[in-house]
Amino acid sequence: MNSNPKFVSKILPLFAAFMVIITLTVTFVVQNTDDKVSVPFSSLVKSIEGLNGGEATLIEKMDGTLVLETNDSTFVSQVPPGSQMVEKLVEKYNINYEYTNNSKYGAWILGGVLLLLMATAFVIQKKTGGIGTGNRMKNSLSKPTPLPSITLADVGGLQEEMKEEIIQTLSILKNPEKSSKMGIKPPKGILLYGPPGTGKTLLAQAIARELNANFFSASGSAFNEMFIGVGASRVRSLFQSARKQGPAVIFIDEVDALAGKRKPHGGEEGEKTLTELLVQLDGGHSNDGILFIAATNRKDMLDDAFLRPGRIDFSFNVPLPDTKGRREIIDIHIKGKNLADNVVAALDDLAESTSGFSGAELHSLFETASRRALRNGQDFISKSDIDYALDRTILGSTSRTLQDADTKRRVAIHEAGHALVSAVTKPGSVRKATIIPRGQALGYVAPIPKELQLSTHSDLIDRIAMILAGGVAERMILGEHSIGVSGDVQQAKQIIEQMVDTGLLQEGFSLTFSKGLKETKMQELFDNALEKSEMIINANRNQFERLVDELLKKETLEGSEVDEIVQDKNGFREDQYIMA
Ligand SMILES: Nc1ncnc2c1ncn2[C@@H]1O[C@H](COP(=O)(O)OP(=O)(O)OP(=O)(O)O)[C@@H](O)[C@H]1O
Ligand SMILES: [Zn+2]
Repeated sequence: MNSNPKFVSKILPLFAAFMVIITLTVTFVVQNTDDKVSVPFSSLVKSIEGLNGGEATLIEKMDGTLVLETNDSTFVSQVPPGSQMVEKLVEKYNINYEYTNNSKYGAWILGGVLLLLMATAFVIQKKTGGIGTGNRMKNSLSKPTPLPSITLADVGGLQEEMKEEIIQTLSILKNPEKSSKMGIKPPKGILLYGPPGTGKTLLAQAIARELNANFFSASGSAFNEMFIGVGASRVRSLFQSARKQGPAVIFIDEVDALAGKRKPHGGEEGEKTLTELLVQLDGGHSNDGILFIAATNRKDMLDDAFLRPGRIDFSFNVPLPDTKGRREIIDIHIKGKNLADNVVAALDDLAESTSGFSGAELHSLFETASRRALRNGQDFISKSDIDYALDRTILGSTSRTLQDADTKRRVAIHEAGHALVSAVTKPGSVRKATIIPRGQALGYVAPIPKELQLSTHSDLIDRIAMILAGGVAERMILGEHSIGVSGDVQQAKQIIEQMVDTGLLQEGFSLTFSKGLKETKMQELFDNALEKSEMIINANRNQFERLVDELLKKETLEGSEVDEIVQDKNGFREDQYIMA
């Protein structure tokens, strides 16, 4: 009967704390019973980007909780401290936005609860190596992400060859029995690489749709964990879930964060995670019905072991769109939008003047224009909305890619030089000329791959003239050439050196004793080639200028188009045409 005061004073606070925790846990669990999925912020961003203009509401709470409600799911995440992303996302993707500070005390209580929970989670995590966040992450990885209803037709600007390859790949994957009878192994892994916002995620979603597959998506950075083994176990659970819910596409964006080159003294954890990925990809698991798609902006950073066939069977470059590509993407994003007549009439011009824009930037261009029209109470997008949106997009473009007109012209002159000399000396030798940047190169002229036995002296001079023609053209038209030609010069020197070495040997000289002679000969060949380059450009000035104009306009020219321009007799100046 007599309660022990000492006992009560000890047990009461404990009991109170216990009750509080129970209550909080109940609230927490209840809040989580519907289809809410906790996701890392980067995945939430992806979901918003993947909405494709679909309805969604983003609710930001005072405590930094973000709730994204789409037609078919609810995602919950946390705003990274100090991030300005929410504002940008709302602006860019035009989604409904609400800010709630809960109730007056609610936020405080919730804040306290969260702190408590986080502290508990932290302790548990410290003790056990990561149950806390591990589980949360595992849950989000073990469920497929809802797919927007898109098809390949919603991805604009794909190069023909690539589209064909993808369609072929899809048909193999759709008919695995038939393919295997014909001895064709279905691909296991595909890599999509290229600059940000070019539609890699979109393409992966479209592929998953075409295959009627569940879409498991994660960002490579979601596997980076301080705690040993957590990243690896996430990889394992991702693949296990996908195998259980096949057919499935596993999409990992920013895969360089997960499958980057292994460093000699790299972190143990990152290495474990990558090893697990390699094991899951081809370590004796049956991945039938599973297609792995990885995306990156930095293919050069990827580990060679990851890129091996059997893991990655195809790599597709997804470059920035050229003029024709931008026109297609514009058509995709104006669907369902009301445009003023003069906007419709100027869509070709818009495609031309948005050089360097990615698909994502074109998308945001029309979203910004729509929003402005809406704010002004119009039910159509006017020319001035587009102009406003253009300014906004160009200003807001974080990236490099929006080239200024001068650079673009310089690149066009450079590539026109290569293309002209190539097509004049060897008609039909150009496969493609483009001023769309790829990797480190600002543009390039791709020769038709041929087992060219570059044996004769004049063949070699032609080849060197073609290599030097970019710089020669720049110097002739612009007065000086850019530092961009050093790669060309390097390449030319290599060929010349080989020529001279074999030549000297044939003439019976010893290479070690004829250093001076070698240098003189090399200089001579170099000068010959330069001269030839210059002569060809001079003699075909009209064709050269047309190549420059067309490159500026279309950005990519097929080999046949180059040949057509170069062989066009209207641009042929007979008086000056001398071919050495
Ligand atoms: N080729 C395209 N055709 C049509 N729309 C595109 C294209 N590329 C991008 N978009 C638009 O931009 C949005 C973002 O593109 P997406 O996320 O697929 O790019 P990404 O290449 O995966 O970019 P990141 O490398 O930044 O992840 C898409 O949802 C779509 O609205
Ligand atoms: Zn060049």
